[in-house]
Amino acid sequence: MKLVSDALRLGRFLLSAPFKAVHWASFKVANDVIEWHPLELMAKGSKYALLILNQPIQFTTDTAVMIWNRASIRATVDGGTNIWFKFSEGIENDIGLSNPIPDLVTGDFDSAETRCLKYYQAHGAKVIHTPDQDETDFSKCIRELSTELVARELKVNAVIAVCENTGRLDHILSNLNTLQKARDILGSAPLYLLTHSSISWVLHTGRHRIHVDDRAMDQHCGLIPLGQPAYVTSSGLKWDMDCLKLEFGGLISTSNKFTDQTTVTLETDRPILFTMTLPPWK
Ligand SMILES: Nc1ncnc2c1ncn2[C@@H]1O[C@H](COP(=O)(O)OP(=O)(O)OP(=O)(O)O)[C@@H](O)[C@H]1O
Ligand SMILES: Cc1ncc(C[n+]2csc(CCO)c2C)c(N)n1
Repeated sequence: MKLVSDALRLGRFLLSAPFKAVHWASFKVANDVIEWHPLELMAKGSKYALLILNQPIQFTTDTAVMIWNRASIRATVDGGTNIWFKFSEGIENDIGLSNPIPDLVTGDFDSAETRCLKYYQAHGAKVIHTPDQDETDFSKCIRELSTELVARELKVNAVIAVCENTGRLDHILSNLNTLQKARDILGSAPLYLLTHSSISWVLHTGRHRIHVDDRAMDQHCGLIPLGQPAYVTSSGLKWDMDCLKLEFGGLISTSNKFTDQTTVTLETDRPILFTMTLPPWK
């Protein structure tokens, strides 16, 4: 009953209270709205950290180069080191990479090839062995990244992990777990999981406004409770929710859609995963 009354209260609040904007990359203070600009994340001038995880790169070469070049700091994660090495090997000068060497190379190195590790170490990458077998190399990498950002006094607006959601469901689910844990590790820089066709991140308890544009019209999206039910109220989606309980075993919001509205407002009483398909890269 308490959950229901909390949700109703939150829902009424969403509909009635004026939105007070805070910087999109910052995190909630009660009554504030977190602003998200998922289509602008890698725009020129945006400051983000990039992680390459262990899945084949499915972007076009031009898009992958653009994402790499615009990053303020880059890390490859265990087997992701081989992926990046092979992607860039021999063509780094032809495809316009500004610097093909990652800043950080992390992992337990059960997947990274020695020749890749040696090459990157010899060319200035910081190679950090993270042997702990109670956490994935992805989670451990964002801990190392966080330390490195502090050491460099570098502030980023986002951390973007490139990884296709294919192959191993345990890896895919643990990546979602890392998205949920990330705020405790990274503080104010949100962690996004980017595939060639989608982007996903966690909306923590509170109020959110997602800004898109015409390109998002009719793109699919999903709102998935993480670990516990969530009561969600939304506006701007094809299937809007009004204090609707989302839970596994009941209803989760998949195959939802953006409409012609370029702003989606959401309120949730528990963390949810927000995932959306991306319009074609230009
Ligand atoms: N099939 C996959 N689907 C989604 N993510 C993956 C997949 N394979 C690897 N990853 C991501 O890439 C990261 C690095 O992968 P890698 O296999 O090199 O590391 P790992 O953590 O040692 O995994 P494991 O020891 O279980 O194979 C993982 O931590 C995970 O986040
Ligand atoms: C209960 C429990 N289940 C699985 C693992 C194994 N594990 C989890 S993350 C990780 C690292 C992958 O590189 C490994 C081996 C564990 N430690 N504890």
